[in-house]
Amino acid sequence: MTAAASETYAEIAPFTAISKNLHYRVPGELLHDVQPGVRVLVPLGRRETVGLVLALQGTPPPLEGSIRFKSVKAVLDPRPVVPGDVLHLCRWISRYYFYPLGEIIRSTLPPGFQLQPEVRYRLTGAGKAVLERERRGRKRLEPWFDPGFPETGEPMEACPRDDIETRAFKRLEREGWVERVYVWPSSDLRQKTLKTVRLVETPPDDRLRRSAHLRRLVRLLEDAGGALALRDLRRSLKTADYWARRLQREGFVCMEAAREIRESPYAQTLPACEPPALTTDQQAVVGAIGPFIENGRFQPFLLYGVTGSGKTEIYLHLVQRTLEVGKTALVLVPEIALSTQLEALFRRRFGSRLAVWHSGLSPGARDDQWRKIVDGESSVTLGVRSAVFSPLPRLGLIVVDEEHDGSYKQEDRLRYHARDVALVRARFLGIPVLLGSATPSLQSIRLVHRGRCRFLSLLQRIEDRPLPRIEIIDMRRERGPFRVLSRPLQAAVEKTLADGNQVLLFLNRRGFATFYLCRVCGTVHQCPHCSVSLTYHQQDDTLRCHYCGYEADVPEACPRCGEHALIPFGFGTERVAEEVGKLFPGARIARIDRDSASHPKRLVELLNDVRHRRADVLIGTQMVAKGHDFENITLVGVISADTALQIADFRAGEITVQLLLQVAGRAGRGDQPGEVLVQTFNPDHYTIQAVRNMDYLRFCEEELKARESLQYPPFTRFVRFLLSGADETLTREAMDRFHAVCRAAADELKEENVPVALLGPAPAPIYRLKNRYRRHLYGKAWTNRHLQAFVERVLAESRRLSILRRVALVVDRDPHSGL
Ligand SMILES: Nc1ncnc2c1ncn2[C@@H]1O[C@H](COP(=O)(O)OP(=O)(O)OP(=O)(O)O)[C@@H](O)[C@H]1O
Ligand SMILES: [Zn+2]
Repeated sequence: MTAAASETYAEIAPFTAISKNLHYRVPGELLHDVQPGVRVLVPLGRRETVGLVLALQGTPPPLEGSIRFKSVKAVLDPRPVVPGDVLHLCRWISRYYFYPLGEIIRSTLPPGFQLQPEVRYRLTGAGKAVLERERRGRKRLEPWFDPGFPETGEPMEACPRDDIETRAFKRLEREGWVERVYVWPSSDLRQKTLKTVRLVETPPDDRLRRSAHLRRLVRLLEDAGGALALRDLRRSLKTADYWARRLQREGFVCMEAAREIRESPYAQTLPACEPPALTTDQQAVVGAIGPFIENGRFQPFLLYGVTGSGKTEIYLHLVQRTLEVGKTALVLVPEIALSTQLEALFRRRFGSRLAVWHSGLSPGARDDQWRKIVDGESSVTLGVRSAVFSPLPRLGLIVVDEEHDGSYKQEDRLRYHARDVALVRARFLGIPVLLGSATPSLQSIRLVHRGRCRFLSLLQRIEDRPLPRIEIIDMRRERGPFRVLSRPLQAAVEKTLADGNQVLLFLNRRGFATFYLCRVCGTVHQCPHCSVSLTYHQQDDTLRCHYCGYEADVPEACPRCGEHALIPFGFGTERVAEEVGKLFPGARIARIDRDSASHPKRLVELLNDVRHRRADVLIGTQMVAKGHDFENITLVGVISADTALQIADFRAGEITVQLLLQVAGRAGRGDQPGEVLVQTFNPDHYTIQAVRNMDYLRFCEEELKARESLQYPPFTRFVRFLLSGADETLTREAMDRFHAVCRAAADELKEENVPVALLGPAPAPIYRLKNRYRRHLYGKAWTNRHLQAFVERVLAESRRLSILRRVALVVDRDPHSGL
């Protein structure tokens, strides 16, 4: 028997900047413990690093030259923390989205699981004996070694304080005095920054006037009720640390250690109650899916249910059924606002079996949730995009709510689409997956047409409540100076408030004015780092870039011509709130957008204000457009239906209709019928017509025809290559070279009967972003397999282009945003 024949090798994804997988030998004594999905400690260069075991193999991996494999040092988990099916899924993602596997795996894990352990040394039994003997013999011990260990009693641990001590401990370890143990600090403790900033006293106005950032910080604290974690402040204000410390010195704020938030901090509790009996339509849907849960068969379902038709109740029933047969369930929602609403409903039904997963949880809470899921304590996960990686064992059902929603697509780093990943995970596991929406994506409808997905529908609202009446207001006919609220909308708001009902006003643009313009020279104030105009925020009197976060005070005079002629142009939610306040002085207004609800806690408070009727008029962006079930909203006003139409993307029509129908669906969900007024300057546009007719499926048929004739997705497949660099000329040159590589690859593939078309290259719509110049190029293929072949070839060939090392290349498959 040769030595190699009995060796085992582990393929490991290290949690470091290295994006390659590495191979290590598994020493005999660890053979039982090393298994796919556990974390291990491995040597890397002169250090040690944590990594996840991906696979085991009996033969050494083929490598150039003869390399001596290093050995796994220690196993960190008794059981896998990433289940096999998720590992498999990550491999698929790595291939499909052209992204390093190790990075994917690391990013799916909660923060605490990515930490490097602290090394401590513990006195061994033998060591104790030697220690005692030495003491009796009055031999001199290492001076630093002695105080760390008591002479008797419990085993004591010591931490090496510097390199010298580390070396000394290692020697003692070799001699059998001490053994090494690894300790994981809780990730909340590791987060040195988990401090709360509390406002003690509001700074005087003349102090505030001096800096926009300072004003913003104070405003954020006030909005959050006086205190906010520094980490959350940082999210909204880059200079938060500086200003918090400064105000601390001046005595206006104090810093406290944050209280830990472990469990579902944002859920409202609902009184317990019996689940309602399903309607016949609901029963039909549950009946169609149920057998696939029990028998464990892969099948995608598309549930088209008009707004207010009771889709949520179906999810609850299906999850219940999944648990009854001893399996677990995963429910995805597009964003945290929805997850907190659903959390209350799910918590009431499933109690402590529910795990939640979203950005409002502290790092430590994420660790806890993950561990509960892995250990089988939680059998339902409800969460946003990244919950698609939830390590549920025996997964039996995946639900993707609001499946059409763009938030499922991640737009940085790993650019995956959680709905598509959910479909693949279900296929690997052989389980049903339910995509639900009142406005399904064209992609899913096309899956139905191709027989890949079963179509189910709920065409009636619960209790036969009518769908809201929709009226289009032609803003071109409004007389007199421009008004944010047209006369008919103003009258409708007035009537609704008089009747004691609530109003939702929707505008997909935050801030006060869209830009600041000099009336004399026409200069629009642009972000110095991006090619976009700055948005004026009245609340803290600043100009802000919505792309990079740049903030500036409003200049008194135009920086170009020096005239005092600056005027705000266009309008956002802040301005709408101001107008409504002027028109209806008695109305209580809740504004919900990313500025007012910068923290999840604040968002939930605002939503509760609406739910409990502490607000009469809700003004919001798309954050409030979908999913919410407020029963007293009877009027929905769309301030401008034209904002979405300006998206430079072939999906603009689809996105507009979805958004408007979703907002419209917020009206009339209680006992009283709803009314929707849509203000637009393009009343004849086909999307506005589709909204008026409320016939979503017919719109889809027409839109699909148009897409087919243009050969756009879902009939073809796109990949977007985005190049960006700090040097404009260099970036252009890099794109030229990259383009040549793409052309050559496309030409070669054509010979092999694999047609690929190129679109571009062109400057990206936002040409400069955060000081980087951006150019993009699209590749189009007619099947996934062909697109795969094309991108693989391009990436392999472009590795030879040294110029690419000086710019950043992003590969975005099935791109959503072309910005
Ligand atoms: N079988 C039922 N009996 C009585 N009430 C029900 C039943 N099913 C659902 N409901 C109620 O109907 C309302 C609308 O349901 P739900 O919010 O699930 O609609 P939805 O289809 O998810 O709408 P949207 O797409 O707009 O989010 C809710 O208040 C819900 O409690
Ligand atoms: Zn900017």
